[in-house]
Amino acid sequence: MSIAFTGCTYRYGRKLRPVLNDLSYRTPDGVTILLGPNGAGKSTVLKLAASVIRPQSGRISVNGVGSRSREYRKHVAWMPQSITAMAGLTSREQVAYAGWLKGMNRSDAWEHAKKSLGMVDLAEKADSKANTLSGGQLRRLGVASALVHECRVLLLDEPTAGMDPTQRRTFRTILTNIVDRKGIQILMSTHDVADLADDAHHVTVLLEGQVRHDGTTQDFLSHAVSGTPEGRRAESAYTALTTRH
Ligand SMILES: Nc1ncnc2c1ncn2[C@@H]1O[C@H](COP(=O)(O)OP(=O)(O)OP(=O)(O)O)[C@@H](O)[C@H]1O
Repeated sequence: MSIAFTGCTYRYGRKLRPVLNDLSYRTPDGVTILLGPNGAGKSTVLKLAASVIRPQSGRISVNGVGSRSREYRKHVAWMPQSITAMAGLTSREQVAYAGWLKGMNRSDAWEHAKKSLGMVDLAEKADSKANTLSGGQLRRLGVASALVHECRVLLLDEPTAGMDPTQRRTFRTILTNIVDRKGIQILMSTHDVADLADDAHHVTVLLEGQVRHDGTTQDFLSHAVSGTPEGRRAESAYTALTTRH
């Protein structure tokens, strides 16, 4: 099940230039890394996909269900850029609360919160106060909160910001496991090409509100300048795709 953007235009104010202009895009299967320079429109794409904001023209749908319908939100889950630990709540309570806000009854939310925390490797922190978690753990709590209901597409806005290389690796494994176990799609924005790994099925590069590249990791890496050492190919490909000629 994919999110499809068809001819979408979005501007933040009537007098402002559109951030996205006539964008057509379909979220691919598996994990997709959404790359692009500051201001390219990554968060805007994710917020539109989450139906937090609506396009001024064009249509967004999941399996034919338009983003204006209530049903649409059942299929998508969104983790915003910043996650706040709620004062006084344990990790499990915070995730359960997210479930309750999404319309689950208390006991389902409580049970699903436990499963979601397990999925992001935070089971042992279930009874710890959310405000005692580290930055990386708090982001995983954000993913667990997004996953608490049965979504088909998970949208993550810079989930790896501030993580060290080991935490990034662990996080990638967690995402791959989620895709394998739940069969859902994940679209995650990042600034860091280090988040690109062989297990990322897909790479989308946004530039000035347009899709500049959309393909597998291997397709993306083929844009690297020839002769670039293995460890720098992602950076080289990214520069080649985002530098104006
Ligand atoms: N609430 C807002 N009001 C006005 N302009 C906005 C607003 N939010 C974003 N913008 C503008 O829209 C453009 C795209 O922003 P967006 O946050 O989608 O980009 P991004 O690719 O996620 O950037 P970053 O990598 O810095 O997070 C930028 O020019 C930004 O200044």
